[in-house]
Amino acid sequence: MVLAQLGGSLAGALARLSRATVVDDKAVAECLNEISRALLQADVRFETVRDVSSRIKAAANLSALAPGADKRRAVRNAVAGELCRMLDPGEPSFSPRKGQQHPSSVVMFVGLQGSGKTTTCAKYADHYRRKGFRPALVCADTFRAGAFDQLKQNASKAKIPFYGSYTESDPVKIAVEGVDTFRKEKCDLIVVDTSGRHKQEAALFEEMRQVSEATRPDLVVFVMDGSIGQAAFDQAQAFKQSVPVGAVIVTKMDGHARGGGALSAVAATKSPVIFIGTGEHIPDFEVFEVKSFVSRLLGMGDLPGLVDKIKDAMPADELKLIEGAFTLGVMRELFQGMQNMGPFGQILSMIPGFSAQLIEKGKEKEGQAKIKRYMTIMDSMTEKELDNTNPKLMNESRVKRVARGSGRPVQEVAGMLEEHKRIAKIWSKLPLRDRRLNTNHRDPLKPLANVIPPSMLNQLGGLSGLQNMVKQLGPQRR
Ligand SMILES: Nc1nc2c(ncn2[C@@H]2O[C@H](COP(=O)(O)OP(=O)(O)OP(=O)(O)O)[C@@H](O)[C@H]2O)c(=O)[nH]1
Repeated sequence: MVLAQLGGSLAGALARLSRATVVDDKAVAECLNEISRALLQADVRFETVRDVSSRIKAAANLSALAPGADKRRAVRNAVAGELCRMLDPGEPSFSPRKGQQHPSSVVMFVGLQGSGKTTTCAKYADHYRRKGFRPALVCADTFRAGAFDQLKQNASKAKIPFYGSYTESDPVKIAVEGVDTFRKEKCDLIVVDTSGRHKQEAALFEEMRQVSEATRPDLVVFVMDGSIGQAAFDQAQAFKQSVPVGAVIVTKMDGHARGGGALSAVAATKSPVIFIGTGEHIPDFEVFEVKSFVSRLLGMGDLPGLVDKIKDAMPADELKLIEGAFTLGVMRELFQGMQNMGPFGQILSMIPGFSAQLIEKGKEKEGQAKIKRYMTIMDSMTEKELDNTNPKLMNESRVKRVARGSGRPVQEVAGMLEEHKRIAKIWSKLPLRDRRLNTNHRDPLKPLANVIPPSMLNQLGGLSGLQNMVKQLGPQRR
């Protein structure tokens, strides 16, 4: 993602300032110019860049610093602080609530056609399913033929109940019926997908307004294609004027998106980015956490984020999962965890058996692509096949059916089954405690320390460094 380039440019500007022999107003002005250029190149709106730049200047006011204060640090903190401010409007968005003691949370998705809205609804619902919620999906997109089938397909893949109609053309009616149905079924989270249009037009906004008024959502999420650049500000503002947008999800951050548009959307809607989409598949979805993101962007490290990501990627019923037989379904869950952790998936790739053939050193990209293909294959398997412990079940005709269903060659399906057997064999020999990567463990960090590459563990300050880090997180620990 090109946003990483923005990070590189910003970190570069700060590093140059760090190396400067004297940090005076001139050096700071040069650094600020460089930062402004980088933001503009990343498609952030000129007005936003101008405001950010003058606030950094004020915050890093050298003449106001106490004698002997670390000027480089002051500038760096001012830049980090401003970027956080830019991405974090201060108001956290509504978080769905789990459990029958709360009313069902209703979250409505809006966005232009092709922004990735329908795919994102499924990703969002699946994210909460993995956290132990009972989510459901409602397709109130009656504009695009095929939207219901697409949602249905994604919902079935993620095993999430869905509601929609091939014949009903009134989106408000479908939305209300769907929400009522799932409220009665006591689902914790009801996600409503609405219609998109190719461009912002009155009919779209009127329909959105009506669906919103009829379903009274707890949260309206604006889904935006990360590659739209400068247009993001106006688009986000137009949506915000019609419905009470409370959060933003930026999709297609795996492509050539410059990402600056996301910053503009936050400015336009005064709502935080809560997730980013990083691919076409359901697991290609990352929680967006501003502080971690900014510190990573500026090369300041992201230690708390690392631990959170590891915790976040763990399925809710992980203990049972890892203690039981190593079925294809378990392997799929672990692959999903690796995908959710993005670059940190490399850590999970250190799980015994995973590293050697699957993700070779220096060939991480190919390894990730292979895992994605394997997941596509497993998406075409039945539940029985995924949960099966009898190696003979996957006979020739099943292999052929899965190959057809997933559009992958038969040899690749056979190769994946071989790979699964290989890892299952290693797992069966491991003592139980080494198979856990879990907070229920006596010391959850010990096994984690075992799977983190030694060089990274050193950087974190060894096991005690890791323990300190988690202690700092304290109450966040599950
Ligand atoms: N590369 C990539 N593709 C994505 C991402 N999210 C969605 N897509 C793809 O973008 C295309 C459009 O996504 P949809 O979910 O159909 O878009 P939509 O906004 O719901 O469109 P309408 O229902 O017509 O309003 C599909 O091909 C998706 O697979 C992402 O994060 N990365």
